[in-house]
Amino acid sequence: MTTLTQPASNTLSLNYILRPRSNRLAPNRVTVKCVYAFEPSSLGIGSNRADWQSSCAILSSKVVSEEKPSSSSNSAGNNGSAADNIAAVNGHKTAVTDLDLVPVNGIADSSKPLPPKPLTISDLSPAPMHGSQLRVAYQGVPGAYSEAAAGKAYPNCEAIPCDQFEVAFQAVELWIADRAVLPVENSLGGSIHRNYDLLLRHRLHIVGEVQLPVHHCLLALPGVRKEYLSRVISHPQALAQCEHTLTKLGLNVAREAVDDTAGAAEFVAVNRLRDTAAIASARAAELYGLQVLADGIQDDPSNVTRFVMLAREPIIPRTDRPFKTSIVFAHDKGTSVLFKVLSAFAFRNISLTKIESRPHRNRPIRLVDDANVGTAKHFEYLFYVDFEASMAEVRAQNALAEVQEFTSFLRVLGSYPMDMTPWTPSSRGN
Ligand SMILES: O=C(O)C(=O)C[C@]1(C(=O)O)C=C[C@@H](O)C=C1
Repeated sequence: MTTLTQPASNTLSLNYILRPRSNRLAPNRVTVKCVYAFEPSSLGIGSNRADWQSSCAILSSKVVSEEKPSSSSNSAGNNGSAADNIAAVNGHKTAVTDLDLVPVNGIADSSKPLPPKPLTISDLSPAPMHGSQLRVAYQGVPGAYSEAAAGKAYPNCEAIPCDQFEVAFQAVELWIADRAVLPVENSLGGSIHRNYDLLLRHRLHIVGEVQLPVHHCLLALPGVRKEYLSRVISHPQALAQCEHTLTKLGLNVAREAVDDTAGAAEFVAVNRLRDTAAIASARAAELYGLQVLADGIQDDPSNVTRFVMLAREPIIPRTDRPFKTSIVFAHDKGTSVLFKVLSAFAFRNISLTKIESRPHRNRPIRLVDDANVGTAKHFEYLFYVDFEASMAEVRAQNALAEVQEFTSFLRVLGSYPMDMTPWTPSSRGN
């Protein structure tokens, strides 16, 4: 399998190797080029769900239509059409005519239609479209912490590596993946702002969260010693999480940021770099044949990254277990707006677990004229708030109704079960 990539501004290239269900067959590589219609400058305000669903349908049909082959074989040398390949990506058999529509489950007379089946609770939550393994997009390459998070969120899933966060979002929107699992904050490094911005630009829903203890190792080629190193490379968050330990280890060498931790390990291994170490997981060391020079180098043993799971459809909020809800809003004109918004939660005993502000890209600055003094420049923000309540609770609905009065824009990003797994400090293997 390769990594999904995004080369041009509004063109998405999906390089994908289709792993056949049978191990005896060689995998097919697919490159799909399609134009996507999501307007990055728009906050998505005003576009409703129906619009979004129809864009999705148009997009998926573009994926299939744009790469209809003129000849009978593609660049990878396989003979199937791109449409067939996409059908296969989505877990269908090859062409539509191949679909097996005959009921087989013990019905003797197949000419009689099956009686309608009652809906079950699992019909109401988003399920994989292809009826098999859940495909989960993550940013990075195998061995990345995000891959481990995908496995924790969805055991036995098929994890799909993507080279950028944006591509992971698009993989779900284009039905290449069923879910995306993306980091939003780390206990040492803080928020991953890029994903906050992308949450707003895309129309996916948060359907869950997982917290992953992150245990970093210093990795180098076999035989390399610390004294040989002139550079340490890793994801910027990982470099930040190990800053003091690196200094304590005497590694006052250049630190360079790359796209992900496992990618750093792969880079050292592939280029046989004897002067460079990577900060990555023990699993990355195994995958790329590196030795562990130092183990557990994060500055705090309780280093944890929180990831959110994203899907095309929201889940139905419940009240039988602890739920969290994530919202984003822009405040309206007036005084003490932020205070009023936050008090809507406080008066209802709803705890906030996180508040983050990001520049309001559509309206970054508000100029306020004061006749005597001059012009004040107010920075405008979008506020992201997580609170501990389910949207199925009346108190949460009332709080949001009140919040709406003070805000010019409000969107619920998702209402989802809280990760309540018992706390375990980071251990090797993550
Ligand atoms: O580079 C990786 O391995 C990732 O999964 C990314 C990431 C991040 O974005 O914060 C995830 C967890 C760790 O905090 C370090 C890096």
